[in-house]
Formats: sequence, C-alpha cells, structure tokens
Amino acid sequence: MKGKVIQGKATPRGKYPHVKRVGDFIFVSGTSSRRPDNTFEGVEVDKFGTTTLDIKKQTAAVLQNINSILQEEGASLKDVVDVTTFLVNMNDFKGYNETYGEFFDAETGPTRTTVAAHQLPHPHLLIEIKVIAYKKQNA
Ligand SMILES: O=C(O)C/C=C/C(=O)C(=O)O
Repeated sequence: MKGKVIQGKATPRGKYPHVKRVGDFIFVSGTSSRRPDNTFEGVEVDKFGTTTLDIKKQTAAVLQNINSILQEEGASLKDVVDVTTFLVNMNDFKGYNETYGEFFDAETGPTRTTVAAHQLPHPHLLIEIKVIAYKKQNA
C-alpha cells in the first residue's frame, strides 16, 4: 500500500502522500487551492497588501485539484464516496455550498461532513477538503 507523491502538483507540506490506494478505495490527503508554485487560487493581494479571499474560487480549485489527484489512480470526482470539508469560518458555508453543488448532487454524489477548523496550514486558506473514492483496481 504505497502512497503517491505526484510530480507537478503542489508539494505536500509534510511527510505524507497526495493519495493512497487501498484495494478499491482511494484516500486523498487534505487538499487546498494551493498551486504547484505555492501561490493560491482564490487569493488576491494588492500593492498595499490588502488581501481578498474568495471562498467560491477556493472551493472550485480544491475540487479540481482533488480531481487531478484522483486521475493518477484512474479515478475522478465521480468516484468520490465521502467528503470531509474544513472551513475556517462557517460564514463561508453558503458560498462553499453553492460551488460544491456545481460538482456534486445529492443522488449520485458522496456523503459529506463539513466542520469549522480554527486554522488551516496557511493564513490565506479558507477551505481544505479530504476525500475517499471507490474505484475498482484495473477497471
Ligand atoms: O497542502 C496544503 O496546501 C494544505 C493542506 C495541508 C495539510 O492538510 C497537511 O499539511 O496536513
């Protein structure tokens, strides 16, 4: 059961893989909107240092990042069976929830749990998501 650190994706910030397959189940580590160059989708800082954080852009980028990680295991967001979301502020729930609904629906989509976390590993992060997917090996 070897985990994969995927070249070309945002490097994990510690000693853990992006993804680990265990039989037909695929576990994806907590993922943010961080780009491979360590900048963030959904973050704008103007010349005065004023920072604008966009929950919708961050949510979409997180889910797209997870999709591309799953592709390394021959899977996609369609195969996700469970989602855990960490928001820094529940006031972002509405924007997060709206964008989430562009990716999943209740009938075919995964189970989901959303919690507020005091902080995430970078002050610009509003959201982090981890998922479990199910995709038969060699299918
Ligand atoms: O990779 C990121 O940008 C944010 C996620 C980090 C973690 O979940 C972690 O370091 O454990």
